[in-house]
Amino acid sequence: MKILTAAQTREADAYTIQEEGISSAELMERAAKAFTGWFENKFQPGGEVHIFCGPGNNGGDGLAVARLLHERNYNVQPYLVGDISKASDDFETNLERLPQDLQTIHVEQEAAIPNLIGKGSCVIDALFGTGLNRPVTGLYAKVLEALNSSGVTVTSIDIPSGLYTDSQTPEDGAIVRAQYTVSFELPKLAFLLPQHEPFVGEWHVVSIGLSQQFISEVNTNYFCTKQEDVQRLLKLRKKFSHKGLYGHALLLCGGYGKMGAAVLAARACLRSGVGLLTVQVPQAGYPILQTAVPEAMTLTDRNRKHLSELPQDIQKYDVIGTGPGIGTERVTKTAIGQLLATSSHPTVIDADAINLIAASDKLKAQLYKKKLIFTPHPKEFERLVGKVKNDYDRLQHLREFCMEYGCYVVLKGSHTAVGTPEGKVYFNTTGNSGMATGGTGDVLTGIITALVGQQYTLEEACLLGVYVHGLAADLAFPSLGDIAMTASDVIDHLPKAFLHLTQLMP
Ligand SMILES: NC(=O)C1=CN([C@@H]2O[C@H](COP(=O)(O)OP(=O)(O)OC[C@H]3O[C@@H](n4cnc5c(N)ncnc54)[C@H](O)[C@@H]3O)[C@@H](O)[C@H]2O)[C@@H](O)CC1
Ligand SMILES: Nc1ncnc2c1ncn2[C@@H]1O[C@H](COP(=O)(O)OP(=O)(O)O)[C@@H](O)[C@H]1O
Ligand SMILES: [K+]
Repeated sequence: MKILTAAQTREADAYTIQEEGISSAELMERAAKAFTGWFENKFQPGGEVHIFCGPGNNGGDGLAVARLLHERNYNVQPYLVGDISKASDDFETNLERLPQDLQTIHVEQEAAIPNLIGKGSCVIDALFGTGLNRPVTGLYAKVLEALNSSGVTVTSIDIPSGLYTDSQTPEDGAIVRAQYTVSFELPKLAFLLPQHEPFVGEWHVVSIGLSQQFISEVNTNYFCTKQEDVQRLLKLRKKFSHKGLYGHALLLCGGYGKMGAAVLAARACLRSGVGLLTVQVPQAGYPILQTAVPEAMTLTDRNRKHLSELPQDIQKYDVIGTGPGIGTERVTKTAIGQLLATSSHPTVIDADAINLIAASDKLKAQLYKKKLIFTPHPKEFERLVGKVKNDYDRLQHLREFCMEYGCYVVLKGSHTAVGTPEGKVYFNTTGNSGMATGGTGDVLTGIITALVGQQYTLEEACLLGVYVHGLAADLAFPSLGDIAMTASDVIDHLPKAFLHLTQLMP
């Protein structure tokens, strides 16, 4: 699924209006109906619904929603905020369409801002949408601040007012803190960035029938991975297939005190369909691996505690995964250096392997034109690329790093972002806060390694791997919740996640 900029969204609106031969007011009506449908499912009629409308089409949506909710017996109070003498045409149209018994209140100065504290009412925020073109200050900012400090539940139409759709909001701009955001047709880039969690709250997308042709043709660097996207990628097994067809993976993982990381990566790799798995661990890990993961073959390093060498017959493997639990000893750095210098295998590089590379220009110089997938969390990513200023800056660094080295980067987080050598970014849409616990990243390394072994392209392996990893956690959530969830629980739910995807295939 594509993510459009504010400008592209305007073009999509205009294209749809022209293509379908409808008026912009009709498109607004669709948007208002879609929003109202969501709202009715969420909130029962009863309490007061205060709707704050700005002078543009977002405000027009608010007025149309006021009429529709009023018709459905909600106790609605619309406010017209600021100077509406230059309001948009569709705002005017919807103002005229309000029924006689629905009186608006005009908020033209600070004193007229209603006090909603302790009223238990709920608010619909329709002040500004994608047409915001400067930071929100003055009276509008006062309204947003009043809403933020009132404790009422705020639902934003399309985007929280004050928040820029696809670039950093200036610091002097006020932004509403919505509990819910109901957006039209496609999610906005801003929703996917952790820094905006306090403003966007729980976001939903409702369809308003924007032109699919426009959307399919428009150019963008940003995408959201949805179930249908990964289902297209999934390869089903053949009846006469055998383990030789599903790849032989090598995991170079684990170290003294961190052998669990190797166990987690290995188990996840096996649960993701790899044909054969060999794990090389330091000597101290041998009994642990052999006991905990009997399906995996185990090689031992000459070093007792740390990864220090590569297996002699490294050519026979189809894919290598390394990093989890390996530590940053000198001997390990040498081994990672050898790996980069000598191997042409597709390789998944996580955790301390990333840290070792980040700290060495010599290792970094070896990264060009290899088949590499990096899986950093934001701290590890900063070690690679330097300190970032904000989430947009992080995305820019992500794209530049991938383009410079021709590699994939799986930047982990609530909406994990997969960067590609072409400078595209795919945001994941599965996963939950139960995954915020040690070892879940090791699980992801195992999953992606297994998928590369099964001949998925690096891009497919990243997208499918990240999706299925989060899906497993989502399937674990109903019985386990997020507080008690562990990395092993995510592995235990991988079978259900793969089944879920294959059973729902067309
Ligand atoms: N164009 C269409 O056909 C549709 C638009 N829709 C709605 O329209 C919204 C976009 O509408 P608009 O493009 O009219 O834009 P907005 O309603 O977001 O706001 C634009 C208006 O606000 C003013 N403005 C912008 N930033 C300001 C600031 N910081 N302080 C004070 N005033 C400011 C502008 O001068 C303009 O008058 C979408 O978010 C969506 O809610 C939907 O109804 C779907 C269809
Ligand atoms: N709040 C969250 N919502 C969704 N996914 C999350 C959340 N927190 C963490 N994750 C996922 O969990 C994994 C954590 O990886 P990482 O930080 O490397 O952990 P570790 O190194 O302990 O294995 C990543 O895949 C990340 O996307
Ligand atoms: K809004």
